[in-house]
Amino acid sequence: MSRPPPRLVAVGRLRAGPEAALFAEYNVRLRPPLAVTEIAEARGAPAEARRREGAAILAALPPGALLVALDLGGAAPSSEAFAALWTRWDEGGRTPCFAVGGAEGLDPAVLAAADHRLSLGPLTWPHMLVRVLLAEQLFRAQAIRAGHPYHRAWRP
Ligand SMILES: C[S@@+](CC[C@H](N)C(=O)[O-])C[C@H]1O[C@@H](n2cnc3c(N)ncnc32)[C@H](O)[C@@H]1O
Repeated sequence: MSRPPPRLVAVGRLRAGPEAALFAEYNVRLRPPLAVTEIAEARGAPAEARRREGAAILAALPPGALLVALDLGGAAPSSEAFAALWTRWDEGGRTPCFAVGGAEGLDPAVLAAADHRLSLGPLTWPHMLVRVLLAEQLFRAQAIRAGHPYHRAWRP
C-alpha cells in the first residue's frame, strides 16, 4: 500500500494569482506533491480566532502525522540541514504535515502538538508566501538529495 503524500495544512484560501501560480510551479515538481488542506480563517478576537483555527488544523491531520509547525520561533536550518531533516521525516514512516497559521499566527495548542517547529528566518512573511517558500525549499531539498545542480552550495 502506498503511503499518503506529505500534507500542507494552512489557514486561508489561496485565490488565483501570483502566489497560487508560484506555489503550483514548485509543488508540481515535488515527488510526490504536497496535498493541501485549507482551513477557513476564523472571525473574532485574535486569541479566539487562533484557537478555532488551531483546533481545525489539528482535526485535519491524518492519524500518526508528523507535525511540522511553521513558526518564527522555531529552528531555522540551512537548506542543506533542511534537506537532511526532510530525508529523515520523509523516510520515517509517519506522514509529514506542515502547518501554516493565518494572520493571527498559530495557536499554542498547535505549537505544543508539533514534533518540529520550523522557521524560515526571523522575518515575518505573509502566510500565502510561506506556502511558496516552503514548496521551494522542499523542491530544493529534493534537488540536494538527488545531487541536482538546481542547488548551488558554493559560496566565497
Ligand atoms: C502572517 S504570519 C502570522 C504572524 C503572527 N503575528 C505570528 O507571529 O505568528 C502567518 C503564518 O505564517 C508563518 N510564518 C510567517 N513568517 C514565518 C517565518 N519567518 N518562519 C516560519 N513561519 C512563518 C507562520 O505559520 C505564521 O503563523
